[in-house]
Amino acid sequence: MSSQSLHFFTPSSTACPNITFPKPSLPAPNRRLAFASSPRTFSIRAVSESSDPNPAPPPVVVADNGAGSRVVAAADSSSIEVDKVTEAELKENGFRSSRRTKLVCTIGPATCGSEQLEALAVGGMNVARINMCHGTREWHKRVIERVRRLNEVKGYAVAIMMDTEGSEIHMGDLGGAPSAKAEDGEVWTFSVRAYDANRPERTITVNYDGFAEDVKVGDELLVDGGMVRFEVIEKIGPDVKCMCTDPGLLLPRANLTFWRDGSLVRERNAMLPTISSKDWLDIDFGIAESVDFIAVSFVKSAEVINHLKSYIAARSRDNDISVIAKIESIDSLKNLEEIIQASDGAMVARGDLGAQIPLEQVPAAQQRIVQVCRQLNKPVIVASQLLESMIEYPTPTRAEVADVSEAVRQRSDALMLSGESAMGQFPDKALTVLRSVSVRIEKWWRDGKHHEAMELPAVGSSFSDRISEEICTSAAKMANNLEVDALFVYTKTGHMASLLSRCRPDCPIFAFTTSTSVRRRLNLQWGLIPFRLGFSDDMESNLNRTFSLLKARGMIKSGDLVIAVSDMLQSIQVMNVP
Ligand SMILES: Nc1ncnc2c1ncn2[C@@H]1O[C@H](COP(=O)(O)OP(=O)(O)OP(=O)(O)O)[C@@H](O)[C@H]1O
Ligand SMILES: CC(=O)C(=O)O
Ligand SMILES: [K+]
Ligand SMILES: [Mg+2]
Repeated sequence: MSSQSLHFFTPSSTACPNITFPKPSLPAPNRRLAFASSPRTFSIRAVSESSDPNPAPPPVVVADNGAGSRVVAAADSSSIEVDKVTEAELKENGFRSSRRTKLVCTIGPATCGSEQLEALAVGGMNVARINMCHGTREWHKRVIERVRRLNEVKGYAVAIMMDTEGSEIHMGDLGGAPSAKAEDGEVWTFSVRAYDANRPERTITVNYDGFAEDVKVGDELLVDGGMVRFEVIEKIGPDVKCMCTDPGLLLPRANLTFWRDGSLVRERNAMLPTISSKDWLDIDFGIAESVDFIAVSFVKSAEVINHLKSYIAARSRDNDISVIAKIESIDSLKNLEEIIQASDGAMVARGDLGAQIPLEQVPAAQQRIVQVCRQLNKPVIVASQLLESMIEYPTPTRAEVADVSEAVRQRSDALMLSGESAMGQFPDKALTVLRSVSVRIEKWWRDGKHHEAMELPAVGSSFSDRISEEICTSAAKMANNLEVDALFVYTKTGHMASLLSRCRPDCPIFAFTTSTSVRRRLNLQWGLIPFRLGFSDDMESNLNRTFSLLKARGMIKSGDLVIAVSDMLQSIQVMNVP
């Protein structure tokens, strides 16, 4: 690919025989611009690649845009099946109003049933997250099976994310109790002993064997970053007596940090492995179940990510599990760039992050993480307490809506529900809030022409990758300037789709890929509507077939203006749907 040059050409065949001008609402200057170079299509392509001598079989289209939308279509367009939600959404709202920000839901007791999972899928869940801190592998296996069955039978493309427990210090369960109240002045015992049934009153188990050794009398013990506070008053063998200084509710497996002279004590903590022996077994489980993403808790360095990625490469059949680094510790902030560079994406895990750095620093950390991910072209999820009050109440607080808006305004790829969907009383309502706030803020952004001046540095190392990047940057800019209806990208690995997504263009991106797992993983990325489609290197026939398949379902119509790019031919084409 080293001798590629860019040039313009006009396709010889009639890719778009019935060109109509773009929507009448477009201003005249744009109309002229769109067709100044060619009466029909305007193409830019790199020339060194040959066409596929063996054209692919007729395409099969399967789509999911996340709002419960789906298409299952075969080459024979009369047999195309389209979900009513997609059909209705595209017909009623048009491309512009489709949601760009992706939604991740943590699955727990409130949402693990098939009907509840389907309600989330219809409500826009793009990724289901299972948290290995809680529940048994059998429990998680059943959830995965249910999601997969929904995908298969009903045509959704919900991806699965497995989140490791990690080995930070946390409390054990509360002997089956859902919570326990700690009152001011009460003395509680934190112990590394294992209890069976006869646990004394006001006794909490701790998962870290070195706990009693590491803490000192006078240390402050924070539960979940300060939801409850204790002071260490006495150490007796494996038991640590602590007095409650700030009362509150203790929840099972809550995170514990201890502070000395105003600083977090983490020397010993830092010795704990990021991936514990239990985590490795969970990872084996995730690989066996072919989850789409593994999110690694308490990442400290790029090394552990590289280690996990080579482990997955050696074990996983198709090597197609993406590794997401959870940024939730001081070390992960220190090594942020290298960690994100090594990962396939990142999560701003504000729950634990807020227990490790002062709360007032969390918003700036979030902004930095989102920005670094965007620059390095990695998807980023903003997580934890987005709608915390909705665990109990059917409407969010104004402050929560402002927080969700800010994450959307920062143009993060995805938002995540934790307790709201895992064990809250209103999981569907919480998802609806995320969906409607996302759509509203995205519209405000487009209407206000807020195209940001963010510098997007080159990320590709090879010349061919650099060409793909330039093509995507140009195509996204053209799409905004020409106010096209949609970008189409034909991509085998998903890379070119992610490059387009990184530009955050005004129109939705229809991403066509041949692989089901690539399609599911594209679900996490901003603005992508992933389709599975068998296609060839012959872009004109790909386009014609795609047009007729999508038109048959009313997902596009004659006259829609489309820009298409492809990673096989490294081309840009601008055309009206015939
Ligand atoms: N599989 C599950 N079984 C039971 N309860 C669950 C499950 N998953 C989540 N929960 C409940 O939902 C709450 C929020 O979930 P979340 O995934 O945010 O966990 P977390 O304990 O805060 O840990 P993390 O820092 O890993 O996110 C949990 O504290 C737990 O009470
Ligand atoms: C999601 C997560 O792990 C956290 O916020 O801590
Ligand atoms: K976790
Ligand atoms: Mg966490």
